[in-house]
Amino acid sequence: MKRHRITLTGPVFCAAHSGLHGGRFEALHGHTFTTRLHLEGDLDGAGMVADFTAVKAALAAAVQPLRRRTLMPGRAPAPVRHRRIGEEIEFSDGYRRFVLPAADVVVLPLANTTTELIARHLLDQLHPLPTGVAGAELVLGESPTAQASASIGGRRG
Ligand SMILES: Nc1nc2c(c(=O)[nH]1)N=C([C@H](O)[C@H](O)COP(=O)(O)OP(=O)(O)OP(=O)(O)O)CN2
Repeated sequence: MKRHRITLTGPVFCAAHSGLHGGRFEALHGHTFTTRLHLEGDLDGAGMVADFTAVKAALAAAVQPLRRRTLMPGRAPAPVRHRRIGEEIEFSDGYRRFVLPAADVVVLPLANTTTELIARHLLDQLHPLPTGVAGAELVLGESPTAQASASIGGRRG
């Protein structure tokens, strides 16, 4: 089988978050995230694994809601909780409490806002993958020295 791989460099975006470490929120801080997507599969009739233009557009659309927002976990285990209070949203781990403008926050369907889980969330937004794509890996960088990836199918399964 002749398999090919394409790599797209996606948007760079700024977002804040507070990851949970040992069940407690770390200090609120920001990152300039970078995105890269690898797709592998067989070639279509036009000689492409997938159309660069279409894939870049899908990745940009997945990133767009996260831009310049504070990313918080919506599925963190207790005692972490969050609740909407009018125009604000409160997050608490039982020790530390954040009250933020609700419009500035994206509550992700994740247990934590690690780079790994945010990468998984972004990859999930790309489904369904283009026909013929057998594997995908989304690499999310949170700094020049730290990146994580989420993948599906292909050699990295
Ligand atoms: N596997 C992961 N480990 C850590 C994550 C993560 O998302 N996945 N996140 C953090 C912290 O949230 C923090 O954002 C990064 O920590 P770290 O790279 O150690 O700290 P700095 O950004 O200050 O980087 P320096 O290179 O030390 O300056 C921790 N771990």
